[in-house]
Amino acid sequence: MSHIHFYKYQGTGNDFVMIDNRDQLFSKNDTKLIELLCDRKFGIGADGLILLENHPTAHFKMVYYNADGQESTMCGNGGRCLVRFAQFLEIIKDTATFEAIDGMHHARVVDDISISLQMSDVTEMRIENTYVYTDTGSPHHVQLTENLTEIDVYKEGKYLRDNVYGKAGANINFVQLQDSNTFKVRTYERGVEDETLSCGTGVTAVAIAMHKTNHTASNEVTLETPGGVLKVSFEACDTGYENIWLTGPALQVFKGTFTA
Ligand SMILES: N[C@@H](CCC[C@H](N)C(=O)O)C(=O)O
Repeated sequence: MSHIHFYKYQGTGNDFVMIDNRDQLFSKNDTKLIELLCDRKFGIGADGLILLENHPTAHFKMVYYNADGQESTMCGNGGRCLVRFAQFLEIIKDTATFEAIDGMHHARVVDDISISLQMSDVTEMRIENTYVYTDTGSPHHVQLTENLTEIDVYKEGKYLRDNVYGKAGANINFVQLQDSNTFKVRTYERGVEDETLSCGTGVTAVAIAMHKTNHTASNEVTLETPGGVLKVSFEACDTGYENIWLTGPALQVFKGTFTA
């Protein structure tokens, strides 16, 4: 029997089990264990699990798993929560540099509530008739709707995820324009296979897609998700978008020991 010390964090309702794995004791390839820890009935409950590990040059390394137990691509809200965890562990003070699966990230502790995270530059964008596809560290489908509250995000998100993106899948974001620089967003997340309350790489994709398709002229966009408000700022460049920052709340919720 093993005892796993864990911390629980949330960023606009996107929630994560955090484990300090600087001692490399966590069973990283145990998909079933990670899935169990994220299970909301039999485990702690979370949209994903994140390991904080040592890095030779940066403050730390981020290893991200979806709730299905599989290691996945970048998680923006998770990255912001991990910076808060690193601050709690006294690895960082006001600024951080860490490596994630999509490369190096810089981050700033704004205050006791908010963390700002620099996202990867966006170079890939496909504009179709009814949607935009882009990669903000994770793959995202962005589709405008006029009726966000009525939409069945689970049913329509799952359909698009399975039928447009095949086995690899993508995250599916439904978006409604609020004003010239504010959008409401609901996301079906790959690997959770359900709607989550917020998705950081998702709102980043929405902000950039809305700018690229002239639905906003602003370089700082407000995104209203079911779990809270996030801001994304960015600069357009020859290759796409750069200097992209995702800002919003990231908080510790509780800690404990899991017996497996
Ligand atoms: N919640 C995340 C995205 C996590 C990764 C995603 N589920 C995937 O597998 O692509 C975020 O805040 O960015």
